[in-house]
Amino acid sequence: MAWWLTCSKLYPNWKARCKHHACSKTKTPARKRRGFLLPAGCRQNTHASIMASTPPYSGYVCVSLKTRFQLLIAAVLLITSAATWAVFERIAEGIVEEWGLRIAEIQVRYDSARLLQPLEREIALAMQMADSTVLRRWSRNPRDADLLAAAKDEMESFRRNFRDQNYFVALRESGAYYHNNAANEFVDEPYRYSLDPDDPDDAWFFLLIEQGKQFHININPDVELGVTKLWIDVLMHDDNEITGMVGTGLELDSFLEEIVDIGQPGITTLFVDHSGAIQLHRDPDVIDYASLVKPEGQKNSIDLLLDGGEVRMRQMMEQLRAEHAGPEQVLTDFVSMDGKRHLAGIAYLPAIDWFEVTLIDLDELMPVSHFASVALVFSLMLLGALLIMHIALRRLLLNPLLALEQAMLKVQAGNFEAADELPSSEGEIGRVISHFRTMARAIRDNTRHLEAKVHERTMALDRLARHDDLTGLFNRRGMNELLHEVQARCLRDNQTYGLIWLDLDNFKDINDNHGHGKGDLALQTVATQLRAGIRPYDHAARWGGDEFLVLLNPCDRSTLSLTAERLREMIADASDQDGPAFTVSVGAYLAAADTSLHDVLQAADDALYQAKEAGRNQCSIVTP
Ligand SMILES: Nc1nc2c(ncn2[C@@H]2O[C@H](COP(=O)(O)OP(=O)(O)OP(=O)(O)O)[C@@H](O)[C@H]2O)c(=O)[nH]1
Repeated sequence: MAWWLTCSKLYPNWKARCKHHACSKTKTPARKRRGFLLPAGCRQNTHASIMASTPPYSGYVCVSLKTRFQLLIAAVLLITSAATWAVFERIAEGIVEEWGLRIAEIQVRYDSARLLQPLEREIALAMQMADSTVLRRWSRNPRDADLLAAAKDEMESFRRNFRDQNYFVALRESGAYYHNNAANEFVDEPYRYSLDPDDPDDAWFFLLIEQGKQFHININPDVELGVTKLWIDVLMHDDNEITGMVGTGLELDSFLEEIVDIGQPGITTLFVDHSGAIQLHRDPDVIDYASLVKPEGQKNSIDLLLDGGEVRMRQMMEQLRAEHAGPEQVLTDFVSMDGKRHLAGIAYLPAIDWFEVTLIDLDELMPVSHFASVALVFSLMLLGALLIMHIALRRLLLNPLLALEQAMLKVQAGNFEAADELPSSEGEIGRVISHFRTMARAIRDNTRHLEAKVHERTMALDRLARHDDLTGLFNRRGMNELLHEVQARCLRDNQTYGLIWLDLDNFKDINDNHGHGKGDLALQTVATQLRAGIRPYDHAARWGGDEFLVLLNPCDRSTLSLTAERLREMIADASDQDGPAFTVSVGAYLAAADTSLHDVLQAADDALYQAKEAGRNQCSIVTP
C-alpha cells in the first residue's frame, strides 16, 4: 500500500496513462525502465511506448529488485539474529542453571563436610569428657579436695586435646563454672564464677538442662569471659541424673574464615539451626547469637536474608528433617536475595541439627555474557552466510536481470544488436536470455521486412500520386512539381524553358461517335507520341481531360517551335493507324525563369487558344 501511495504521489497521472491493463485494478505501478515492475499480463511494448512518451517517469522513485533483496536480507539478518539471541540466551541460561544445580549440590556437600569434620571430633571429645568417671564422681562431691584435684587433671587433659585448647565444666547443683583457656591462664584456679538462674546471660545453661538434650551447639557470647565462640555443650549424667555440663568453645573468627567465608564471589555459605536461626555466616552481624534463649520471632533467621522464596526454603528444611536426610541429600530451588535471583542448595546435618545453606548468584558466578563470544561467532557466521547468499543472488540473478533489462531497453530503442551482446548465463536465466535473443532477432528481421515493404508501397503510392493512370505520363500534380523544379533551376542557371500545351481537336466527337474506349485509346496514342517526340530529359504530362503539357529544358525559340511542330505532326500521323483520325492544336511559350508559373501557364494556354481559333491542327508559338 505504502508502495502504491509513494508512486501515486510522485506520479499522480500514472493510472490515466497506463489504463490498458490491470494496473489500475491491482494498483501496482508498471515499470517503465529499470526499477519498475510490470504487472502480470502487462505488455512490455505497450508500456514502453506509453512510458517513453511520458517524461515524468524519469522522476519516478521506486525500489529496485536489488534494493529489495538487500532489505530482505537485512530483515532476515535482524530477525534471525534476534531469534538466535533469544534462543541462545535461553539455552545459555539452561546450561548455567543446570551447571549451577551441580555446583550447589557439590558446594553444599563440601561445606557440610568441612564443618562436620572438625565439629564431630570436638563433639566426640566433649562426649568423652562428659562420660569421664572422674568428672562424674567429682560432680557429685565438688568440695572433695581429692576429687577436685583429680578432676582438674582430667579437665586439663581434655583441654589439651580440644582444638582450641579450652574447656568449661558447669555443675548443676552449685552452678559453679570452671574454665581454662588456650593461654592456660586458669590452670591453678579453674573456678571462674557461679551461674545464676536469674541472670539472662546464664539462661542457656538452665534451659539446656531443662530440655535434657544430650548435646547442643550454639554461638554464644560469654559475658564473663568476654569472648564469643561456637560452643559445644554436652550434658554430664550420673546414675541417670544430670549433674552438670561440659564442653569447649571454638574461636568464631577463624571458624568463619575457614569454613564459611570461602572467598568465592557469587557464593554465600551459611549454617542455620533447626529453627532457621543463622549460626554461621561470613558477616558476623547477621549471626543469631544465643539463639537458644531467644523466643521465636526475635531471631536472626534465614527469612531475613531472603526477599523471595522463604516459604520454599522452610518447606525444604521440613522435608529434609522429616525424611531424616543425611548431609549427602541436597535440595535445590531458586530464591531471591538482595533483589537478585539465587540458586539455593540446602542439606540437613542431623549430627548437629543444623542445615547447611549455599546461595549461588548465577549471574555473578557465570554470567550469560560469558557466552557472548559464542553468539558473536555465530552471528558473524550467519552474516557471512547471508553475504555469500547476497553475492550469489547478485551474480546469478540480479546482474543477469539488469543486463537483460538494459538490453530490452536498447532493443526497444531499435538497437537489436544489444540482444546479441548479452553475456551468456546458465539455468533459467540463461534460457530467458536465449529466448530473448531469439525474439529480438525475429523482431529485427520482421521489422526490416516490414520496412522494405513500406518503402516499396510508399514508392508505388508516390508514383501513383504523380502519374496519370491511363497514359502513364505525369499528372497535373507531377507536372506542377516539375515546373517548380525547372523554374528554380533556370532561375539559378539564367536559362529559359519551353512549355507546350496540346489539346485534342473535337475530342468530344470521338467519344460521342466512336465510344469512350476509342477516346481513351486516342489519349494513349497522344501519350505515346509525346514520349517518343521529346528528349530524354524533357517531360510530358496529361494536364487533364484531353489536354497535355510538354516541358522543355533547356530550350530556345527554335527548339520550342521545332518540337511543337514535330509533336503535332507525329500525333496527326499516328491517329490514322488505329481508330478514328484526330489532330491536336498546340500552343507553345518560351518562358523566362523569372516569369511566374501562373503567367507562364496562362501564356501557353493563350497560345493554344490562338491555334484553336486559327482553325485547329496548328501550332502557335509565343516568345516573350
Ligand atoms: N474517352 C475519354 N474522354 C474524355 C476523357 N477526359 C475527358 N474526355 C472528354 O473530352 C472531351 C473534351 O471536350 P472539349 O475539350 O470540351 O472539346 P472538344 O470536343 O475537344 O473541342 P475543342 O477542344 O474545341 O476542339 C469531353 O467530351 C470529355 O468528356 C477521358 O479520360 N477519356
